Amino acid sequence: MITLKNIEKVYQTKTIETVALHNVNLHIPKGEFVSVMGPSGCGKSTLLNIMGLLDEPTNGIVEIDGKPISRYRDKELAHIRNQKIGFVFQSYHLINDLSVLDNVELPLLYRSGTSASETRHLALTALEKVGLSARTKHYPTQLSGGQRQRVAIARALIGQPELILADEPTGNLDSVMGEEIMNILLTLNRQDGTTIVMVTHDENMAQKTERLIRFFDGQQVSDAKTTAYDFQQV
Ligand SMILES: Nc1ncnc2c1ncn2[C@@H]1O[C@H](COP(=O)(O)OP(=O)(O)OP(=O)(O)O)[C@@H](O)[C@H]1O
Repeated sequence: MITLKNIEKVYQTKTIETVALHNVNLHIPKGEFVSVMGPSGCGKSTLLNIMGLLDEPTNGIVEIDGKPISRYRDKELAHIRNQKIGFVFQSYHLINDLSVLDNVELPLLYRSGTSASETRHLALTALEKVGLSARTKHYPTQLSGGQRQRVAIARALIGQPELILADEPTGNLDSVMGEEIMNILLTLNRQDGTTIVMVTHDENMAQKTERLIRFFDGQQVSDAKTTAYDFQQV
């Protein structure tokens, strides 16, 4: 699905140069659920931004489905970003003035060729998947943190992405709500085959995924299959 080869990311400001990622080599096959852990500032968000084609590496090659992104035309890259990748963030990034349904429909407004009725149908299906069919007319401020995160996941799902990039999706939630979100992600991975890369500070959540990559100072320090994944019931 996505491969990173010798990725280097250097942030250069007037006074300081920060090496955020150094010599990162990774292959994420289709259908895998991977978690990424490491201390604050070790480059996790930078890694997700590069995988999500939101940022470019200073050096190295990003391949999508075996083809370096430099060989895709800009239009194709925008297409991949919009249609193959869904993003979920720790702080939800919902628009408070829009209803739950309107928030979920938002990504499709930028996609031509989807009719209003189809968009509505896809949004309702996505909300059903995250168990929020009864909250379509609510506004984000009327929801709990876990419900807001479920809206954010539905918004990521409406584009039917092959890859979900989640940056600390349970970071703002208590353990019960965190478990709920984790179960939704596990179901998406196992039932729909969605590839998921999740940054987390929570060792318990990470152990529920299939593979755990640990970073330190911009470099991978370990990359291993977890043991629990195969035995869990979702
Ligand atoms: N736009 C930027 N300009 C300069 N330096 C940056 C920029 N973004 C990130 N950095 C630096 O790059 C390094 C990696 O940052 P990154 O946000 O990827 O870390 P992280 O592991 O996600 O941290 P956290 O867990 O605290 O979110 C840090 O030292 C950070 O200060």
